[in-house]
Amino acid sequence: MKEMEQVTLQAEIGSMSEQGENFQVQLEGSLRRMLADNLVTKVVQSKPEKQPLDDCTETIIHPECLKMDKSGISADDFTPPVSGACKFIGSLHSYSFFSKHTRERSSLPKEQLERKRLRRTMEPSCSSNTGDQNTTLTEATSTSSLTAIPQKPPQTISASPADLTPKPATEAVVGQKGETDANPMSINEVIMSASGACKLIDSLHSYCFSSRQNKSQVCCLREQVEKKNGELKQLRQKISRSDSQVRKLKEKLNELKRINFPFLNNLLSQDGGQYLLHLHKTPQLNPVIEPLSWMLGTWLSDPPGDGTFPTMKPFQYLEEVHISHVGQPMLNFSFNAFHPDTRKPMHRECGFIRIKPDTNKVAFISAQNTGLVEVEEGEVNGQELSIASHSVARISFAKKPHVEQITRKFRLNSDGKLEQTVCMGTTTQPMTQHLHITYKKVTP
Ligand code: HEM
Repeated sequence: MKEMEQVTLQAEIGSMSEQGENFQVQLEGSLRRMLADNLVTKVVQSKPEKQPLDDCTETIIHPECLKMDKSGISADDFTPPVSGACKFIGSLHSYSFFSKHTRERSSLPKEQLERKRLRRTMEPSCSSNTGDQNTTLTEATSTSSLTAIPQKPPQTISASPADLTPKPATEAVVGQKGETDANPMSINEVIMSASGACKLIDSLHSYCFSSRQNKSQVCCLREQVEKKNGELKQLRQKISRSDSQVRKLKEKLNELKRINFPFLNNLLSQDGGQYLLHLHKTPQLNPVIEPLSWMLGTWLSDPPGDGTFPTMKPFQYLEEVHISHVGQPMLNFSFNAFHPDTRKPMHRECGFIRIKPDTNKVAFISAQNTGLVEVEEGEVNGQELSIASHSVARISFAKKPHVEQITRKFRLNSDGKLEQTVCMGTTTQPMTQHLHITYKKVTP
């Protein structure tokens, strides 16, 4: 009977070894791929939240899950992407034993199955369903001649790291050689085969490990971003504090200007302190220049002026005009032209307009940035001033052709706009219109 039993067992062992090998080959292929896919998808997911370690150990506590990696990640660092993978891996353990058990049960006689059941209780299980395994194992060891020492699977999270360090399967299974029975190698083969599958399954947790490393990098980057955000926030606060300080200083400066330097504002203004002496009292218009009072004010071209001359392409320009007085019997003026697109300053001139007292005779004295100085004289009639060049002079290196004659006409139109028309004759061209422009008044 014993011999028959041994023969049957050997046949069984052979079949189990074969199945174990096949199982390993299958795992190498499809399961690794599935697991890798699973992990990649999960690792890519952002915002990991902490999950209890139980997720990882629901089926079995895997030593790899509890070891510290190089970057200091502990078992506590398991997160949903990893724990899902661990679950999956754990479920493979139950498959490796349970399904094999089911398949064999249907093909073996009852008596053999009974013996197998007894033997299986002492097999090194790597599934979590090992609640009373130790008890069963003790019983089996005392009643059976098969005495291989199974690897003791870690049971709880509180297990010490030493307990949880994975042992090589062979070492764990073959363990104490002296306790094997008449056919120790065969039984070891079975155990090694099954343990090999378990080991292979456990080795899949290396994916968990690498995903943990990825997670560690993500955490590290997130920490850096949070740190930078904190710095940015501090900088913003500093800037806003500086802004408010600048505002306060400006207010103080204005206050000081008002109290101690009543003329400072005007000195710093665009007019360059033109009205400096008249801050305290508004100058009275000198009655002599009353006939020209319609010219007073600041004027802006509206629309842009038109420039023409036979020698040049027609052009447009903007112009700002200031005509003022300081109580003297004359007007002060400045004409400042700008390019309509670039706003670059172009032609500029400034000077005075005088009236011969008790007459309508007007003298127009102008200095231009082109190096031209001219005096035009004429008459004011109502709200129209017509003048013509009386004398023209220029700098020695003035651009040619030189202007020889100039005429101007100013008029206040019925719509309140000021209009100016300039004609000139040069050394090459007879008297021709050069400029025409209308201005609207922007200040009194
Ligand atoms: C009464 C005042 C002005 C006089 C006497 C004057 C005189 C001249 C003269 C002699 C020329 C050369 C013409 C030629 O090459 O044949 C010239 C050209 C020109 N002027 Fe005037 N001009 C006056 C006002 C202005 C104003 C207000 C502008 C406005 C931007 C202007 C824009 C130009 C331009 C763009 C040219 C052609 C390019 C150049 O030669 O610089 N001029 N002007």
